[in-house]
Amino acid sequence: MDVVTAQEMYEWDQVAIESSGLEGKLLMENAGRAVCFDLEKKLSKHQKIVILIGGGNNGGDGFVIARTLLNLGYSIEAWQVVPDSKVEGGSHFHKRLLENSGFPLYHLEQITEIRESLVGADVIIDAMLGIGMKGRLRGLIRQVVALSNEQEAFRIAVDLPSGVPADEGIDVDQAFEADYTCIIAAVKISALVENTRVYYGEWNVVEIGLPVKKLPSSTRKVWQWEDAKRAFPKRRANSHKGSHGKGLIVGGAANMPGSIAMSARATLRSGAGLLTVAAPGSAIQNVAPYVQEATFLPLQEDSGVVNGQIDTDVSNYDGVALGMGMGRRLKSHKLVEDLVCKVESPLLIDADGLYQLKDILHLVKERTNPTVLTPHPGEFAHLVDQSISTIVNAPFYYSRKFSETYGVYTVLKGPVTIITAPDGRQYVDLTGNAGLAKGGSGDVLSGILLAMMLQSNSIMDALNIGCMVHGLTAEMLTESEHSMVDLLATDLIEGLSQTFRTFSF
Ligand SMILES: NC(=O)C1=CN([C@@H]2O[C@H](COP(=O)(O)OP(=O)(O)OC[C@H]3O[C@@H](n4cnc5c(N)ncnc54)[C@H](O)[C@@H]3O)[C@@H](O)[C@H]2O)[C@@H](O)CC1
Ligand SMILES: Nc1ncnc2c1ncn2[C@@H]1O[C@H](COP(=O)(O)OP(=O)(O)O)[C@@H](O)[C@H]1O
Ligand SMILES: [K+]
Repeated sequence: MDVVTAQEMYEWDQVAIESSGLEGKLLMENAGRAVCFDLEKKLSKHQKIVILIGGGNNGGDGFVIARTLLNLGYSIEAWQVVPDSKVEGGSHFHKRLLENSGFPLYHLEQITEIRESLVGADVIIDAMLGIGMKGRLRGLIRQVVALSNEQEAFRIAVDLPSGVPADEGIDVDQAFEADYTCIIAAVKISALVENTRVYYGEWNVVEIGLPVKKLPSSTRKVWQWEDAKRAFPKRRANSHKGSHGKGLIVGGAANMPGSIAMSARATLRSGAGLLTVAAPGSAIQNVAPYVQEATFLPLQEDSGVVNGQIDTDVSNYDGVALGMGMGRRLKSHKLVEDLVCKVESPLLIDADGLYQLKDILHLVKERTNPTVLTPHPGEFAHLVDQSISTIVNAPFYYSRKFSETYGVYTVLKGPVTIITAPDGRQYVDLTGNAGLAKGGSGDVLSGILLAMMLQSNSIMDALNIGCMVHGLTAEMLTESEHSMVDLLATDLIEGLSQTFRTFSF
């Protein structure tokens, strides 16, 4: 499932029109009909449906939707909310088709004219503005949106809710608050960004006949179950523990043994062959009972906090995860720097390790082996010197810029998790739920990701699978024995078994 900006979507439309000869008005017919067949799952013929139609191509889709649903026998009131002079090209063609089919079309000139219809509607369909929306909502459309939002009706948006831009990083002051959005051809970035995704409600993408083989390949995609199934590392019958990777987890502090214990247990539950945990000795005694399968490496410490370098040969490990529960004391900085320079296998840095990284990003850039950073928006904001709100409003832009600048894989965590490769390719993980919004979920994720990196030849596949396994486990647990309220990070670790079983290998 591709994720596009408005400009990329226009380029796709252009390719369809110019290189494959698919006329714009035919594409509009396809789009409108695809939306209708998707909406049939949501609509019933007893409902009073009002459709609001704008002047651009989104409005063009609206004329097609009105005509198709009327032909199918739905009770539709179609309102054109812009003057005739604004309806041009393909939209004008489809407006004529609607009128020539003998169906009424109402023209809105003053907001009072539509009040009664909106108040009495069971369903309001918004086909006013699409990817061509610029700036704040203006004029009559602004009033129609405000009035629609006040109603009890089920609200449906076509392509995107009017008032919401397709791209990220733009503030929205008012927009149609959809319960459901039927997205045309490809997910628009704003459906995945914190300040705008709320306007979409639930959503689905419909296919409209674009020539997929001719389209420029998208650098952003939603990672899906089929992708995980395809890329999931196979466990061969004749494998041995060395075949599944030897991992090292470094972190922990005397007053925070839980983090690293959870990461380690999650790594073991996710298929790693061998695992060593390096932590201050005073933490190890509390970690060891939870991970009997691991071996331990006591680190030099000072009052329960790591102090100094790591004495072991880190080249013995196939992957290293660093930072969980380590604390932010200056004395652990040396260890982070040491590992950034010495680890020749893939290195994942999370939590307090990220905090220590800010002034040594130049060393991270010099690494020739993969580096994976797994910040939440707060940690990422600290790393890139921006406010948290700037990051969450433009997460695709900032994580891509950061990954490209420092040559790292970035897993920017949240309700929508964005995974970016050093070359700028991005995958989006939509799994998980608010049951994960608790301390410890991130530690479990780091453990899963390390295990996946140990077992996969592709870091990007490993990260995408790991995020999905983490999120699906939360979903599965909150649909069965747990709720989003009580779910604990430790439940997640034990629930991994069920998720892995669904991959059925
Ligand atoms: N190739 C095509 O023609 C296709 C286009 N499609 C539809 O076309 C849409 C894009 O069409 P357009 O590029 O015409 O864009 P819109 O349909 O978003 O319309 C843009 C027009 O709306 C008005 N407008 C912009 N910002 C406004 C604001 N803040 N307040 C009030 N009015 C404003 C302006 O007059 C502008 O020209 C897509 O979202 C999709 O729904 C689909 O039918 C698929 C194929
Ligand atoms: N509301 C939510 N919906 C889906 N996933 C969430 C939500 N809140 C948190 N998560 C996930 O939970 C994890 C939290 O990680 P993090 O913030 O590092 O937690 P901690 O460090 O306290 O363990 C991330 O994987 C994030 O994607
Ligand atoms: K719309």
